Amino acid sequence: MDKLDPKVPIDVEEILKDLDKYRPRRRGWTWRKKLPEGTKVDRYEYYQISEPLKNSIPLPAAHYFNNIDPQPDVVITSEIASGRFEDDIRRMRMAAWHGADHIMVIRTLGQSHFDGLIEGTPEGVGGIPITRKQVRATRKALDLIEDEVGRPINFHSYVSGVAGPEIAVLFAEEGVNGAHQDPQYNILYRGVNPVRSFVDAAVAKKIMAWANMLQIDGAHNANASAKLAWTVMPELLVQHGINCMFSVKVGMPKENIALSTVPPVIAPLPEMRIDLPYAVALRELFKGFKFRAQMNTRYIESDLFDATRVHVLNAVLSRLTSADLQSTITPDEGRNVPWHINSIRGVETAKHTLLAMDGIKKYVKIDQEAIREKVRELKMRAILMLEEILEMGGYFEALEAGMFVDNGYYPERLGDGIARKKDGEIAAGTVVPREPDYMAPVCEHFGYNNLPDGLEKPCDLIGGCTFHKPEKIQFIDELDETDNVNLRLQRIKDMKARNVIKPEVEWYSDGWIQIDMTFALPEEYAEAAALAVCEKLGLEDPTVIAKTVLHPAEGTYVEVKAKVPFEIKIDELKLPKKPETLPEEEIFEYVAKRPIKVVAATVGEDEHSVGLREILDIKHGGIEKYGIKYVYLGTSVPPEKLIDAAIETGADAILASMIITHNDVHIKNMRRLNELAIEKGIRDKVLIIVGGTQINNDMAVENGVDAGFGRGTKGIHVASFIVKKLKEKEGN
Ligand SMILES: Cc1ncc(COP(=O)(O)O)c(/C=N/CCC[C@H](N)C(=O)O)c1O
Repeated sequence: MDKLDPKVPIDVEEILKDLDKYRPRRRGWTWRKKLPEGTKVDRYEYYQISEPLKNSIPLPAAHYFNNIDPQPDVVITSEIASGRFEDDIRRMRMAAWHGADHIMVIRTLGQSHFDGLIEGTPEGVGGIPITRKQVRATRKALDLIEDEVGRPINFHSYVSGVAGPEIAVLFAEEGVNGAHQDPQYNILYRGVNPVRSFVDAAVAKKIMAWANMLQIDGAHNANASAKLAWTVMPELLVQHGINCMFSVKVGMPKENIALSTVPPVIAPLPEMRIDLPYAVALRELFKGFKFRAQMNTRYIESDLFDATRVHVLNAVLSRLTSADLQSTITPDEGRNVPWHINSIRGVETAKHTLLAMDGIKKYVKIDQEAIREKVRELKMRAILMLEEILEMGGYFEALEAGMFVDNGYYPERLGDGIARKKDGEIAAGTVVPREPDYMAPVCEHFGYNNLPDGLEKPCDLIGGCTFHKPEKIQFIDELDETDNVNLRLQRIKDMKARNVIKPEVEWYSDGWIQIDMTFALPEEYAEAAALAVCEKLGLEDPTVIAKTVLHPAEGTYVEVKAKVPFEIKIDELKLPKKPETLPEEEIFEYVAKRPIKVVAATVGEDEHSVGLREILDIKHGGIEKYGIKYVYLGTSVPPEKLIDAAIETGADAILASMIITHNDVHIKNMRRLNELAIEKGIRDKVLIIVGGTQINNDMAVENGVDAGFGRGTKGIHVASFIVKKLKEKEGN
């Protein structure tokens, strides 16, 4: 398979073929190609966009604007963590079509504690076990996906843990484009020995620099680990400083060093007034580095709407300051189950907000005077903290004293920091001092290396290393017959052979659905009632995943996930009939010979007229375009008036728009129109056509009218129907 067909699901088995021969098409990070300020898309000016995609799915409202899908200048990340790379690949394709060009794959739980590489394609928990085969298959799939959308996609994962350097080599060999690398993460959150962590980081960073990989640091973890995230603001600046300077000293270019910046707080605190000075201070201190903005995950709840608001505000903050990457932690991070839909919602939120704020700095400026004091205070606290670390004897000593992730707002100290022993923790004592005459015939090796003179590169001594002779890479296929992608794909093949499907949230046909219910009950009863509804529906494993108290006594909204115990037979599905359309020429000719007149209105107490106007007016391709004349009676027109107008004008058809469906008022209006037409003796002379976002043809015909048109209907659909019916009446 050399290219994807947008109408065909990606074939993972094809991806897995000849994986041992696959070579990455490039090495290193790719930024978006920015377009000049003032670039027009359709008739609209943009100041912060990049080149458009070949294939994509625009934002929901794009259809009002000729379906434009401008791409922000900022890289947008989709973070994926299902544990099955074969399903991750499908989600990567979905995310790419919505505008993600940075795919960040979380690793299986605690892969940092694996002291070596793992092979094959075992299933992971909360992420995939990063193995050569899974990395290679994913990069190969991303080659196809980037060709399909027409923009390079960066593949990203994590270089950390006791096998950090080995992972870095694997990533460099396999064309991984970006990775998190921060020794402080190893030490503080994975309990790896501090000396080992920094030595490993030096080795890994040198390799990443050679591979031109983008590095993201781990400062966000302090934000996520502190009791009150705002108290670690000074420390975050210090942590960024330590990792940035260490990376520069190892040889990493500044443009490849991205600071992982997360806003410290969230409403109900006055979020932006606290987050903005921090964001400004960070960007002033680290000018020349890159910024990866990530929404706050410390306070993320299972409420998807709250998480989305947090995400929007984070992207607003990015636009008010600057960001080179906008991460889209999925709104369901608070549920720790990133589902397809929520990964995509995250990408849409980032794209929507970045576009909505395009060029905002032309009108909105940060009042540097007003913010100056707060920015200065944050910098001072960080500098004082760094000075105290030096006074304590340096980083390792400060670490032992528990200086980091202390919940006191520095210089305040609560003494509850994460302390790590310089000579203790995991892998303590495993750093072997290099002999003075040390020589290793490997390239991109950190530290001194007594190589003989005149070598073009170290690996010439051994006829090439895997960086320069990729054919030397040992590709191991599968090691575990009971836990691999082939077994998982077999289940999918069986279902496809039987042409059956189940709903899914993260894995192919995993059976999970989400249903939302509201009860006029207090929350504990509402939860129990929601589970009882699932039981009665015969659903399996019902679990409440979120709830919102609407009022302690009046009501509670509950979201439940549950599994369906049955499969759907695809062959038995009744597809809604697509409205047939006649060739435009046929409509023009017929109307020219046989003039057609209609009366149109939004009936009942309905004020929505936009949809009906699109069906009528020539400029939206409405029926007027074909020469059909219409009398528009306006909105909230009683059915009686519509029937009378049809009689007065001798109309051939009545077009009644019905958007409001509350209490089935649309059904009542359909029946009323039919009854009135019969009472007035015109039912056989006039077509009654209804339309609206909740209307479908079956429902309309059942309720006595001739046709019903739903969402997405165009003038040609209605014009075709009228001409077809009139021709039938005239017997031809
Ligand atoms: C600096 C660093 N190194 C390694 C790992 C992963 O390490 P293990 O494979 O879990 O042992 C992490 C993880 N960060 C949390 C998720 C990503 C977050 N949502 C983000 O987008 O930044 C890390 O921050």
